[in-house]
Amino acid sequence: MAAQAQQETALEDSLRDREISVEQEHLDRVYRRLEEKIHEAEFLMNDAAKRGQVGTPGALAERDAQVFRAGVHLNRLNNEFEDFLFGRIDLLLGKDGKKGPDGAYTAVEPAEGAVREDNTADIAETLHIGRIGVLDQDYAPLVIDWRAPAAAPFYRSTPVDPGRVVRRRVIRSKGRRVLGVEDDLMRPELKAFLHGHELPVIGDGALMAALGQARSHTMRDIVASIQAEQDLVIRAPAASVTYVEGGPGTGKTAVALHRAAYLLYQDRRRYAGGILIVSPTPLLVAYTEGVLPSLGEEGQVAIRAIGSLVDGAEATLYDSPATARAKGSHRMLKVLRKAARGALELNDSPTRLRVVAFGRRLELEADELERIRRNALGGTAPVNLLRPRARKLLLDALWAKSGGAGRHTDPELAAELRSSFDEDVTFEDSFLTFLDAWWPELTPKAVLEAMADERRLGRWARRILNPGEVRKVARSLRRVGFSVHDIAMLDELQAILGAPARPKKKRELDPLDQLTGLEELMPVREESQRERAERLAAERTEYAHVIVDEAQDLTPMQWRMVGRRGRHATWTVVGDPAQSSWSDVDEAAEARDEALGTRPRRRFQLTVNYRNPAEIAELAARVLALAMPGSTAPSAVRSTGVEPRFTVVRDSLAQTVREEAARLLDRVDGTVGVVVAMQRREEAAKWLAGLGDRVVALGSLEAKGLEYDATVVVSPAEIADESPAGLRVLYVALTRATQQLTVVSGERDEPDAAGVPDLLRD
Ligand SMILES: Nc1ncnc2c1ncn2[C@@H]1O[C@H](COP(=O)(O)OP(=O)(O)OP(=O)(O)O)[C@@H](O)[C@H]1O
Repeated sequence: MAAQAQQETALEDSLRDREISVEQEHLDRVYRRLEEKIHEAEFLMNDAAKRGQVGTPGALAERDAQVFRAGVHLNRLNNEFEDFLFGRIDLLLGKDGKKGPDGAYTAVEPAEGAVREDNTADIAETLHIGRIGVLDQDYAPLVIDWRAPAAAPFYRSTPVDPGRVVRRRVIRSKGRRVLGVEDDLMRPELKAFLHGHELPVIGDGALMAALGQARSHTMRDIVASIQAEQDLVIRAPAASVTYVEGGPGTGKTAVALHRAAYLLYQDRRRYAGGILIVSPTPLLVAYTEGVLPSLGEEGQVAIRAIGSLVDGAEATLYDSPATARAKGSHRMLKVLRKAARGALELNDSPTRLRVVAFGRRLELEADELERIRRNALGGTAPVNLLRPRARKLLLDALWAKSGGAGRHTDPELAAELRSSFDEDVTFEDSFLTFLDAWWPELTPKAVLEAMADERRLGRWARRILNPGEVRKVARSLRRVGFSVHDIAMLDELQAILGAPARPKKKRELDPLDQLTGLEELMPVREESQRERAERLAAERTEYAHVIVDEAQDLTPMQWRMVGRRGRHATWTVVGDPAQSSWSDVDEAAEARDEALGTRPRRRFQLTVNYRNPAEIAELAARVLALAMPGSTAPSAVRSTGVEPRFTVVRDSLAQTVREEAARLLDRVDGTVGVVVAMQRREEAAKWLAGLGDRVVALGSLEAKGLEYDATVVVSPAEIADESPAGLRVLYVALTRATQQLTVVSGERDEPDAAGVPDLLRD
């Protein structure tokens, strides 16, 4: 018996070796072709450089264009040389004989008679799939780009709906060497022949091989094993809003990243305006940053944490749940509008204006100034852009006092007199000094600082925030640095204040204008300045496509901030309401709908959990039932046979957690994450000192989107009690492990005899 098994294994090994060498031959051909292409690109560059010596403007322009194209080509080839061939499909004859632009047959369904009555068939076409497309000299496809239509069956085909695909193969290679192959049969009932030999099948499929691999601190692309339901999202047409929901580990982040690469491939010109990916934390940005370069795309895609969306400000602080709730809620918008206007009166705003014009002393008193300010502030226009208007109103009031208005009946003379009056006044230092103090140019940071004064904030937030909220918000704003919620407030303030009105560059050079500042008084110019300010703001922040990851966590104020970056964009929004750390799920959904406007939505649901083994997913589902009764957990695609471990605090919490982390480090090859309540995250880092860089400590909110080979979740009750959304945050914490999970319970967790905490019991 043993001898027979040995013989079978040997046979399988030699079959595998033979298939590896088949793929090696193909990879060698591809490399030879790539080298030729590199030579071509280099020749083009040299040739183009020579043309430059001709020196006519036309030849120079042509040279530049050629050098640019050849440079881009070379760059892509060099960058994508590593491990770029990863897949192959063997296909039946198609319904018609049409070929697409990539040289592959386009039919999705097999031709009639492609499968013979005795369930045998011949392979009519073999396609290799890779990170870029490569054609041979005769324009036949050597490698199909994974994003091309011809590659879709590689991802879409399933045994239930195989289309033309008989066998799907994932090829593992490193540089120029093929290391392994894994096959999935899409038509297992079929006996298929390739060049007269029966099609061999190697391994148990690539997905399981990929999922079992140890995790590092950076995410890998999934280009070789994208599943059919994921591929539908990745290739969904970029109209309006593509809305994707799915539980933990269903590949939402991975899908979002691959979709960015797909969209660029589909329509590079359209997305030249940039793709913005908004991520919840800098940790998740760092974790996912490598995926797009590995897919050959980076330049046009910006991955930014929600706390880094405003230039010149970076979130480094955390707010308590109650403070976060006040700062993030829609009510804060009203407070900010009041603060932006109220901040004009800070710093002992002057209460009287005195100038001398046409040889007379003119004065405006406090009540008159107050009336002018109110008048100037009417409406919702940006405060900084209203300064020219306020100045004009001041001059009107002074003019009225001067009695100059009735002096001429001839309109031309009257206008001339008025203009020389304005010149006279604005020439005076006292007027300019007054204006700077009475209508200062406000910055978002200055307004936020002004809100740190509790009494003042209380005034601006009257009947909007309650006194407790006012106290907490004001106190939090007195710290040095910003929280994620402050960043959204800064961005809102930027919109409320507007970019300050600046004289045009050319005009700044005009000495006369420098002296009088006259141009700001002219209504026509005032208008163009506003337009310019708006245009500049738009240039800074707008994108052609916006992808929001972990969208369930955006507060209403954050939705407004992100919305401003995609006013004309198409959107991909991915999230999971069951993982929301925002306390009011309905309020956030409303804000999301407002940001996305009336654009039509296309909804997708991802249903399979690729991260957690069934043993861990089952435990997490118990918390899901408490956090969101009635919702369904995604089904785990694999099981490891290793049950979660429950333990209680022994000597001390620190010692217990340290021992458990060390235990897991011994059991897995990759990373270990220790997830604690936010208030413990600093001490937790100390508990792990000296255990090496495979283990990290994280606050529960920092764990968003990340994953580790193994995790230690410390005191579920502490995590759950920390905020109104605590149970959902705990659900996130419990779903981070790809292999093993240990739960450490303290007293508060009320563990049973087996150490299982109250919250996780059946
Ligand atoms: N088709 C696939 N092939 C291989 N691995 C996959 C596939 N889909 C997802 N994965 C892996 O599953 C894990 C979870 O993916 P991802 O982080 O994108 O899920 P998510 O839905 O964003 O999870 P969460 O909501 O918890 O943040 C990752 O390790 C990812 O590489």
